[in-house]
Amino acid sequence: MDLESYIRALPKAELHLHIEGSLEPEMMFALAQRNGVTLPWDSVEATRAAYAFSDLQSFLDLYYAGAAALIHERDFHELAMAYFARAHADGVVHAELFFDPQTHTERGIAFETVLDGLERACQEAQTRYGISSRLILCFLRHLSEDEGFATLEQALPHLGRIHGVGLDSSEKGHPPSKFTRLFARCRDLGLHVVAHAGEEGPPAYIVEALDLLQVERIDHGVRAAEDPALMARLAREQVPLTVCPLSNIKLCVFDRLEQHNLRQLLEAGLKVTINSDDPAYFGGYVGQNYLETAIALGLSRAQLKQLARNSLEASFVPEALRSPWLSVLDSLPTD
Ligand code: HPA
Ligand SMILES: [Zn+2]
Repeated sequence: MDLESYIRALPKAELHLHIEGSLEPEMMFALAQRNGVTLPWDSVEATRAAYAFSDLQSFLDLYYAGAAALIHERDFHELAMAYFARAHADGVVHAELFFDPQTHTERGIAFETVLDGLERACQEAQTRYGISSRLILCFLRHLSEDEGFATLEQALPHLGRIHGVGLDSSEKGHPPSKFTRLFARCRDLGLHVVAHAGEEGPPAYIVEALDLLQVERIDHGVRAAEDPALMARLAREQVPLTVCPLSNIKLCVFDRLEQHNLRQLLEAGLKVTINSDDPAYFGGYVGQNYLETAIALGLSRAQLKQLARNSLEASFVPEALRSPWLSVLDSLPTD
């Protein structure tokens, strides 16, 4: 079996995917036209050409601008269905989707419009593709904790449809400690909790996310490698890291994929997973992330299998749901 087919055959979970980051320029333009929204670019080509980022903020500015094309329930549904089609083609059996309600409610879109469209797509993905999924509400960390509390208030009637919360947007200058009370409240409500940390921010932000927010997974976390004590802790506690290799290259966290530390983290015994983050902006969905990383870092098939296993084990699905996928994974060869 060639490498691409092998990667596709691995049953895998995607745990770090911003659904707004799967908005391809073609759909962005179609929606903008349908909704009478003016975008800052003239064409699909000009949009793609603008995707040359120097850091996280330079990406976020475009990502929030593109999200303005999303207005109606059906827009969110179409967006997520397009993602699920791609994920299915890549062998994804389970996906935990981040969504950013504040990006939309700030523009006057109702919280329910966003949630209804995404949830309808999640249900359809189950029947059409057999993909199970969960929705994780992300708080924008450049906004205040009080604004986060206001968003949580809007989410309260819908907690049966929201599985967890996360923390995204501009990392530097917005440490996890800013959201200690909000995350404590979310944990009290029985929500799962994750946070972006150690993408651009220092290892201390990872420690804060663990100790203050008590997160169950760290999104990105690649800067943990700068702190040996933290590395030892992450290995000992088997805290999953949702690493996004192509994102890290596009946002200049590493200069080249060959220099990415994913293999180092994996070989140090950390529970590393591979994910796509914002695939429409970063040049590849999850399968492409596995493939390019495998080639650049010379990952073995046993390591690829381990990465897929980690993704299933790090997901928020119950053991019983997970075990059939793990059996399929176990049956695949490693040579
Ligand atoms: O990679 C990311 N980092 C932080 N916030 C984000 N929001 C979408 N993508 C990202
Ligand atoms: Zn992310």
